[in-house]
Amino acid sequence: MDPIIDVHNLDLSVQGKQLFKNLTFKIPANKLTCITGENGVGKTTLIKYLLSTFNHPDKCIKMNITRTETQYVPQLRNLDDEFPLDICDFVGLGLKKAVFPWHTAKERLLLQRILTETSLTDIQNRPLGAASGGEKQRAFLAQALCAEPKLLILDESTASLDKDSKYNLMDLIERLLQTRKITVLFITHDPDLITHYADYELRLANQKGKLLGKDRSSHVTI
Ligand SMILES: Nc1ncnc2c1ncn2[C@@H]1O[C@H](COP(=O)(O)OP(=O)(O)OP(=O)(O)O)[C@@H](O)[C@H]1O
Repeated sequence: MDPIIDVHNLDLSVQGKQLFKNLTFKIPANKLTCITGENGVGKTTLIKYLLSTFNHPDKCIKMNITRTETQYVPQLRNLDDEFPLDICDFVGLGLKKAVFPWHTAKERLLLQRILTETSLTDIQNRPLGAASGGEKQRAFLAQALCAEPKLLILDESTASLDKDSKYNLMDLIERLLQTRKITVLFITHDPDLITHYADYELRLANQKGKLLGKDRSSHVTI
């Protein structure tokens, strides 16, 4: 199977600081790959650069996916307790609006399906600002799912969650991988989650990247 992302000999710098040199890796489709590496190694910058190539192609990068098929869920955003939208309306912001400014019956059905899938149905009328960290993170994920992505990129989505909420979110992501046949790229520092959930690990260090398989002991090529 073709990789969903193919990077070959990429050099990447920000503000004159070189982050990667001859970076080469492939991301397998329909799997969960964790992107790991020390603080400041360039994980988020790399992801942002990959996303920017939808508009400004780079010959070192082949994205076997389109921009509209890709959703990026950034790190937990600080939402005021007074944040005015309820969970259902917030999730619905992710729906692709074709013609009408209101939700059609088909869109409402899709929204309810996604709220069920992310276990938000019972609390859908609660203000998002009053939700717990885990509920907020599920709402961000649900909003991303409204676009029916094929590639989901999660940037430290579990970072500020307690153990139960972390595992609940990852169980949900694991289910999505199976039911929706999506590819997940997950930036994380959490060794337990990597061990439990990652099919592959892209380990970034010293301006290079190594794709490791399930046992993490060997460099794999796909
Ligand atoms: N716009 C910018 N201007 C200047 N330096 C930047 C900019 N964006 C990133 N950097 C620097 O590039 C390096 C990589 O940052 P990046 O956020 O990609 O690292 P990271 O691996 O995601 O880190 P963390 O695990 O802490 O989130 C850091 O030293 C950061 O300060």
